[in-house]
Amino acid sequence: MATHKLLLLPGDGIGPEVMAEVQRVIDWLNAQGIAKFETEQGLVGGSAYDAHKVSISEGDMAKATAADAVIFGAVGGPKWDNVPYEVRPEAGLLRLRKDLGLFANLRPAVCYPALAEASSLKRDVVEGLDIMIVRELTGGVYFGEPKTITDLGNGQKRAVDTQVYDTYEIERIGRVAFDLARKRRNKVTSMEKRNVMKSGVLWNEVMTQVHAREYKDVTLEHQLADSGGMNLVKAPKQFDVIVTDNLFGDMLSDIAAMLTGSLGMLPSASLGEVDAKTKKRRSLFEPVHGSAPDIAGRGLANPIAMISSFGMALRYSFDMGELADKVDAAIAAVLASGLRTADIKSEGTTAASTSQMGEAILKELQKLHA
Ligand SMILES: NC(=O)C1=CN([C@@H]2O[C@H](COP(=O)(O)OP(=O)(O)OC[C@H]3O[C@@H](n4cnc5c(N)ncnc54)[C@H](O)[C@@H]3O)[C@@H](O)[C@H]2O)C=CC1
Ligand SMILES: CC(C)CC(=O)C(=O)O
Ligand SMILES: [Mg+2]
Repeated sequence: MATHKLLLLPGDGIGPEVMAEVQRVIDWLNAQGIAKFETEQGLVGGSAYDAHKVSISEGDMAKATAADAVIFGAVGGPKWDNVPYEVRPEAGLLRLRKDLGLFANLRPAVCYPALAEASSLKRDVVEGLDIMIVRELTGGVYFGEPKTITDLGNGQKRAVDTQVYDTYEIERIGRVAFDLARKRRNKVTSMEKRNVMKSGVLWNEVMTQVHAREYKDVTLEHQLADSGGMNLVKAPKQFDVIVTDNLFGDMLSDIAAMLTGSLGMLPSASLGEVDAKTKKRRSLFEPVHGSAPDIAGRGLANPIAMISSFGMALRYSFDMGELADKVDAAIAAVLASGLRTADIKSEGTTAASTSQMGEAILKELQKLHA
């Protein structure tokens, strides 16, 4: 059996709490001989800053580069509000994405049947929802230069962020979206703001060309990202795959999280190019949520987004689709049994802790595997 090297980066806030529940699953898979994961731990974000005054050390970057996959918790928090911008916790995550070339961020938003009542939207709007947001992750305004704050000398400052996209970046994320759509319901909605942004004009043009050249069998539609956001809340089941840029993808996926009940439900996979020789690609798996400082350290965090992100690692990095299906089924079964963490519970019911939820999911997984 192949050994897979994982680098675990729990990070800050609830990151270590939810990572402990993935560790539980990994330990069981190893103990049963179902898989062979060799794990290393590293520091990222505020915890790396406290130890080394950087948001990720060169040593941990080297471990991330050498790993078959990185499993990432969350970074950030008020403790580091005043550290220099270059070494703020979030910079560690941005560096991992950029240096590992993780341009494709897959953020599935699935409304589990038992949670149709947990969404802030009406049951019939979200019941059966299964959409995939494909977010471009290494370009756009998060990385474009210049990125500055200049003192204008007249009591005013000027802040500049730059949105940059080249054709090849739009083509490759487009292909990821179209390929995924072919395995789903065969529809891609591309979202940009071509009405006000040059990058939106190019995004629209390139998506249209890639579609016409290579994916005529897939339905492509274009929506402006602002009214697209409205449609995501109004009638989300019209979407199959949504492909969009780094910033819009960040925002639209947090919105989509609430269709599923909570930000604590949404996993993600960040993937690089497939290497022509090895057929492997770099990858990082993380929940969509952040470090949730408002609930950190109290055992309140929902570990489902994190466990489900590990499920995506099984599917996208280790060719263990059947096992990933079982992880999803275990989560569905636990939710169907009525167990809820605080973020998804209904009034008058008692909330389970992070570890109670993690234990219950592992128990279901064990049953499904027996
Ligand atoms: N990938 C990452 O590491 C990310 C880091 N951040 C950072 O996290 C910090 C906090 O940011 P926020 O805007 O508050 O976003 P957040 O995602 O941390 O929290 C937003 C809200 O969702 C709740 N929430 C999030 N995850 C949850 C979970 N697993 N279970 C239950 N409730 C959950 C929180 O309690 C909070 O009320 C900031 O420093 C931010 O930069 C934000 C997003 C992503
Ligand atoms: C760098 C991250 C903190 C940005 C973010 O919110 C995300 O990727 O979801
Ligand atoms: Mg975000």
